[in-house]
Amino acid sequence: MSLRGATATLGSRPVLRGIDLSLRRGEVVALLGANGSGKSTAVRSVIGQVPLTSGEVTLFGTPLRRFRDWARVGYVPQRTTAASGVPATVREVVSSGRLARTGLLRWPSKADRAAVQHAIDLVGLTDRAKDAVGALSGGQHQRVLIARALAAEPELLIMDEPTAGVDLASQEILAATLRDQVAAGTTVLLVLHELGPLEPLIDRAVVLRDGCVMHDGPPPKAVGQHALPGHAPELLTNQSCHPHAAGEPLRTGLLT
Ligand SMILES: Nc1ncnc2c1ncn2[C@@H]1O[C@H](COP(=O)(O)OP(=O)(O)OP(=O)(O)O)[C@@H](O)[C@H]1O
Repeated sequence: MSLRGATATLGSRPVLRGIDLSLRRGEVVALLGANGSGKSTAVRSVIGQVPLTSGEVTLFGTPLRRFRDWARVGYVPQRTTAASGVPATVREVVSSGRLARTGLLRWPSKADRAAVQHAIDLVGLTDRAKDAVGALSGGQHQRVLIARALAAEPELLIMDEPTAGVDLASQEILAATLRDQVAAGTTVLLVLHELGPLEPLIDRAVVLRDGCVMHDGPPPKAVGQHALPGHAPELLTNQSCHPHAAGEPLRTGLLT
C-alpha cells in the first residue's frame, strides 16, 4: 500500500500535511508519534474513512477510488472507537469479518466456518466463542476485533493501537498471532504508542509529528519508555515539521 503526499483537514485543522508512507509486501511497519500527531487519521485515510484533500492512496497497485477487493485488507480500529455493549457473541462478531469474502447473499461455506474458527483459536478465545462480547475484558475484546480482521484472511493487516490498554497476557497472545501472520507473508501496518512486545516483529518505523513524517527507517531503540517517539520531545526539537517532498531526504531527528 502507499500514501503519497497525503493531506487531510478535520474541522478546520490540517491533520495530515503531505505524508508519504509505503509498505512493501510482507513488511511490518510501525506508525509512531505523540497523541494527535495524525496516526489514526493516516490509517483511516488508507481505508477510505477519512477523505484526503490532496494526495493519493494506492492499495495493491490500485488507486483507492477504484479499489473493491476489501477482503484483502483487515482493519482493527482503535478499541475506544469500536462499538461496545454489542449484544453479539464472539463467533458472530468474528463471522462478520468474513463477510468481505462471502458477501451477504450466500450461506457461509465449510471453508468460511473453518476460517472463523481458526481466527478465534488464534487469539485464544476458543472457549469464549459463544459468550457475548460485552462480557469480555478489554484485552479479550481487542482479541475479538483482531480475530474479526483475520477471519477474511487478509493480505494487508492494519491495526490501530492494538496493545493500548490491553493486559500483558493479551499482548503476548497478540504478539504470537502477529508472528504467525507475518510468517505467512501478511503485510502489517501497526499504529503504536510504544513498541513493547511487538518490537521484534517490526521491520521499519515511521514517526509522525504534527501531521508530517519525521522519521522513516529502523525502529528507534527503546531505552525504557522515554526513548520512544512521543516520549522524547527533546530528540525532535531541532526538526521543523514540514511536508516531506518526494525525493527529499528524510530528516529523522531520532537516529541521526
Ligand atoms: N473528526 C475530527 N474532527 C476534528 N478533529 C479531529 C477529528 N478526528 C481527529 N481530530 C484531530 O486530529 C488530530 C489527529 O488525530 P489522530 O487521531 O489522527 O491522532 P493520533 O496520532 O492517532 O493520536 P492518538 O494517539 O491520540 O490516537 C488530533 O488533534 C485530533 O484532535
